[in-house]
Amino acid sequence: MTSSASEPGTTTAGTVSLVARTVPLDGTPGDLVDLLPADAPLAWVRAGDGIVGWGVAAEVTTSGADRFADAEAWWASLTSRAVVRDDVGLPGTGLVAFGSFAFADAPGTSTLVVPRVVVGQRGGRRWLTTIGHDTIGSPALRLAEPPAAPTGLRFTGGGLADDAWQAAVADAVARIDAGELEKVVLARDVVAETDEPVDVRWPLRRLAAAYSSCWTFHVDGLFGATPEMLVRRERGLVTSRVLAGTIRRTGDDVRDAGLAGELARSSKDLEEHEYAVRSVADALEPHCSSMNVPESPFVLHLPNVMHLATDVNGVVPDEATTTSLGLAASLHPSAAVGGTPTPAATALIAELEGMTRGRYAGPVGWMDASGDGEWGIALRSAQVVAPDPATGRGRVRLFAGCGIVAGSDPADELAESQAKLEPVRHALDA
Ligand SMILES: C=C(O[C@@H]1C=C(C(=O)O)C=C[C@H]1O)C(=O)O
Repeated sequence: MTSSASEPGTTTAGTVSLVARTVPLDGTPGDLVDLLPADAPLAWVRAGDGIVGWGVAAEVTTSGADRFADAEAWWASLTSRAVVRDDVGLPGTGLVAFGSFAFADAPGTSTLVVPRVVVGQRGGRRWLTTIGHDTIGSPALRLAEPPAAPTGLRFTGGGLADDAWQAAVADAVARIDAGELEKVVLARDVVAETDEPVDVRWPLRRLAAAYSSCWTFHVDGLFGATPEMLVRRERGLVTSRVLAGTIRRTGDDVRDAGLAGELARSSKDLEEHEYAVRSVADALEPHCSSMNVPESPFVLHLPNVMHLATDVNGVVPDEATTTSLGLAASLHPSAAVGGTPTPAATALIAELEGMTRGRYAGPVGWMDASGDGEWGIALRSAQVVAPDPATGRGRVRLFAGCGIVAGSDPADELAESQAKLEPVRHALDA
């Protein structure tokens, strides 16, 4: 375990360090993402609602197997010492932290960031939260200068070339056939290069517009538009949207309706989906006093693909000790991004993928001081990395993965991964 924290302006451990004030906000123009300045923007938005933030009032970096517990302990300590005046009182008002967690225990780091400014929107109501030390002023809110489009966009290979990745899929199928495990999710990466480092607000705006039914996010260079909600906790109610089982869309509505029917009847996809639902239901159960797990999935239509989807709901009796981040820690990695059984699947991922996932497929989202929050799975996502030292060109790693079960076909899985890379690929286009 390692963790390092900073609370700018704090000199003595244990003193009151943060002051937060939330007020209703009327009449700010534009979408939430249009308010974001270029410097360290944070975002979690869906269909116009959500929260965006900027500036750093406090942050923590954690790593290892205790990355969630250490971040939670830091947040509990910070919120217990803060002075908060909240005139709105909705989930996401008052103190909030945005967070992004590594997929694996190692390598990789995780972070929680408390912004200086948060603007939120829910059901037609907007609010502004300012967070600082001692006294805080209200920032002038205006639409930010629009981001510049990336130029010179070029895609290069990531860890494994296409045929090597297909060989890894074939290997995984052989290991499943041999009885070592039942399901494993294998991912691949692709590197986008641009003339200058990418202004992440460009793909964010495009993703929020094109994938409005997904959660568009950015935390610390990790951005994307995920359709999968690992866990939401809102005043004792817990929801998880489980996805597994995928078919590409053709763009022709009649054909897509036929394909949706095929997906809903496909025994391979139903089996793959069942593993994912079971893993979520089993992980939530110890925390819930009651649960609802639907018997069969529905088909979720996205612009690029369709998924088998199940919404699992539950009631958490003890809100004080079961935070949304604690629930995310219990659920991660679900079989939608790891496999079944989890230890065998995560070991096989490390053996076969030929790359490190970093924060791809880890929990990403936000939490407030009450423990309410939303943690999505960082899918349809990319990580901004350091520019190429030789050329200075900007670099972004894009990720996509596919659930492999008995009978999975490597070429089909490659095509599925390409469809899953599409949202971020297009979002980077000028
Ligand atoms: C792993 C990804 O997606 C996951 C895998 C799916 C599948 O294999 O059918 C479907 C949705 C997600 O749970 C990804 O998008 O990278």
